[in-house]
Amino acid sequence: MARITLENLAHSYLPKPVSDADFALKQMTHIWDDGGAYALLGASGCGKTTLLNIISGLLTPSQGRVLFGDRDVTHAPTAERNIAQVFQFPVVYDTMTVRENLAFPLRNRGKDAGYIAARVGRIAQMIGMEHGLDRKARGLTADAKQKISLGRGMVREDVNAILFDEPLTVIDPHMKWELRTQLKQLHRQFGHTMIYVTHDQTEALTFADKVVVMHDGRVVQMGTPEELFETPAHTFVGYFIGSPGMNLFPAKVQGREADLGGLRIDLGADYAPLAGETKIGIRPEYVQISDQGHPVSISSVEDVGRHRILRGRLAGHPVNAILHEGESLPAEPRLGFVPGRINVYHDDWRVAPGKV
Ligand SMILES: Nc1ncnc2c1ncn2[C@@H]1O[C@H](COP(=O)(O)OP(=O)(O)OP(=O)(O)O)[C@@H](O)[C@H]1O
Repeated sequence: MARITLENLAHSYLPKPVSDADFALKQMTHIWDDGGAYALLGASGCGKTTLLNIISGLLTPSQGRVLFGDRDVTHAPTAERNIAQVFQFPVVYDTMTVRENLAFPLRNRGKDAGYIAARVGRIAQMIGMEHGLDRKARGLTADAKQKISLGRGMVREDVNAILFDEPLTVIDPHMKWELRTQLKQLHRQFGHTMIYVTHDQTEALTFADKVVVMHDGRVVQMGTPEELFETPAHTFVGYFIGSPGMNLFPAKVQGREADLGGLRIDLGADYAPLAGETKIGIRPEYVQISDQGHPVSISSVEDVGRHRILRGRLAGHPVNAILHEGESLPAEPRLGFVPGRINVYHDDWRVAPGKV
C-alpha cells in the first residue's frame, strides 16, 4: 500500500498546448493518503479517466510527477506499479473457471496453494459466487463476469492501490448496493488505498471516506461526504452534490448580511468586503417553508417519497426547498434561510467567514 502524490501534474492530449483550455487536466498538486478510500466524482469529460490512467501508468503526464510513497513512478509502466485495476466492463478468461480467474493474480506471483484457496474463498463469498467456483466463465452473464473482475481486483493483499473505473455500470441495482457495501468492508479489513471513479454521487458518497470532485480538468474539492454537503468549496460541488443541488443566488455581501435582489438575508457570520462576482448558496434542506419570511412564487411541489420538493422563484431567481415529512405547506408559503447554513462564494470559490 502506498501514499500517492500528484506533484504539479497536468496533462494535455495536444502536442503543443498553449492555453489552459488545451489541458484535459489543469495543473494540480494532491496527496492521497495511504489506505484511503477515495471516490473520484465528476461529470462526463471532466478528466477522471485521464487522472486514473496517469496514476495507473497507462498515460504519461505532459507535466509533473506521480509518486508512490517516495518512489517516482511517473515514467514507470503499469506492470511495475504493483496496482490492481477493475474496469467498466468485465475482463475475464472465458476458458478458465471462476476459481481459476480469481486465483490468477495470486498464482502469477507464486503464492502457495493454501493461501490461494483461503483468499479465493473469502473473495468468492464477497462477490456472492462461492457456490459457482468450478463453472467456466464462458456463458456467465455480464453481471457475473464483472463480479469476477471485481473479485480479481481485490484478491491481492500486497498491492499499492486498487483502481476502479465505473466498475458497477453493468451490475444490477440491488447487487450494486451489496457490492459497494462489501467493498467498503474489505477496505476496512485490509486498508488498501482505493480510488473509485464514478459519475454517480450516491456511489461516491456511500463508498468513499473522501470524495474528490473534479470539474473541467480540476479537482475542486477533496472532502468527506459531510464537508461536500455542508461547505462545498466551489459552486460546482454545491450544484453537483445533492438532489436537488444547492440553491445559488447572486447577492451583495456586506458584513453579516446579503442583499438578494432587495431581500435582506442574515448570513449568520461576518464577511470581509468582497469585490467581483458574489453568490450565496444554501441547500434546499436548509430553506425553511412557513408563513413567515421572504415571498416566493411556487411553480411546483413534487412528492419524491420521503419528502416533497418545492420549486419556485425568489426575487426572480429559481429556488428549491425541501418540505420534510410531516411538514405541511402553508396557504401562503414564505421562505426563510437557516443563517449558519449559508455559504458565500466569490468567483465561484467559497469564502470562509471573516476572510476575503
Ligand atoms: N485519447 C484522447 N485524445 C484526445 N482527447 C481526449 C482523449 N481522452 C480524453 N480526451 C479528452 O480529455 C477530456 C477529459 O476526458 P476524460 O475521459 O478523462 O473524462 P472523464 O471525466 O473520464 O469522462 P467520462 O466519464 O465520459 O469517461 C475530455 O475533454 C476528452 O474529450
